[in-house]
Amino acid sequence: MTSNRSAPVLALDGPSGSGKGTIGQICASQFGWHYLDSGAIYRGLAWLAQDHNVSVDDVAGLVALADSMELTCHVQENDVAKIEINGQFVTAELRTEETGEIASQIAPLAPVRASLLAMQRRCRKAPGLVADGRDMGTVVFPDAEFKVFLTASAQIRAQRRFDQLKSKGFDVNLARLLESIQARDVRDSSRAESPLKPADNAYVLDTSDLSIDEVVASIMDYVNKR
Ligand SMILES: Nc1ncnc2c1ncn2[C@@H]1O[C@H](COP(=O)(O)OP(=O)(O)OP(=O)(O)O)[C@@H](O)[C@H]1O
Ligand SMILES: Nc1ccn([C@H]2C[C@H](O)[C@@H](COP(=O)(O)O)O2)c(=O)n1
Repeated sequence: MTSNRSAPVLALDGPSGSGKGTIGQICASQFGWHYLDSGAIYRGLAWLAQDHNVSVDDVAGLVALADSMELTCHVQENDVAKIEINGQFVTAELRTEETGEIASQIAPLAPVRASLLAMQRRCRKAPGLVADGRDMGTVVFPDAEFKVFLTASAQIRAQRRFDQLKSKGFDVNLARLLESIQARDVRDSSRAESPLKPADNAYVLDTSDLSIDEVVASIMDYVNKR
């Protein structure tokens, strides 16, 4: 399917655990728009690299995997989207901390990012797209009509992630999650290629003391006022 540059985009960026996925899917459903979880693309490549024993230093190997990756996102009513890569359903595998960690290690590589760019831009289709990630408003869709940067303290994000993983039956440790979130923040925001940062004209929203409903209401208010 071809991308449609005229379809509106709500770019939703922010650090790990700031609520982009949760809020993005609610906004997409309220607008009746498509939804892109760009982190799933980086996680998908990380999973493929693990599966094919390609190391995080093997740039040519990673680019070859990225170029051959067929990723389909099956959006579900009232549930997380199911991710299929090269014919295999890998939704749970992509959400592990290990896969997120490897995704964050391969994400700084410029050739890898370049090879994943077109896949993300193809998701821009009528009637509109909510795109969640780190560089949606700065690099992938710099002309997005709406740009939101979600943030929250590392402690709150670690606690939310802890609750989320615990409720799914994972054995998790809060201190280790906090350490991993802080390390990921540093890596994602200090890299030279497409670092995590708010776009100049982004609406920056600290969700530390806000409920999910309050965050959605605040974004709706921002969109309606533009
Ligand atoms: N404002 C909020 N109040 C309470 N819990 C929240 C809030 N926003 C998100 N959460 C919860 O925090 C957890 C992490 O949110 P989510 O997975 O959406 O973050 P994310 O930014 O997409 O993370 P990642 O970048 O790692 O994919 C989820 O369990 C979600 O329900
Ligand atoms: N647009 C994006 C999306 C994701 N990444 C990298 C950085 C993250 O640490 C990792 C996993 O993302 P998540 O699923 O936690 O949102 O992928 C990126 O560099 N650019």
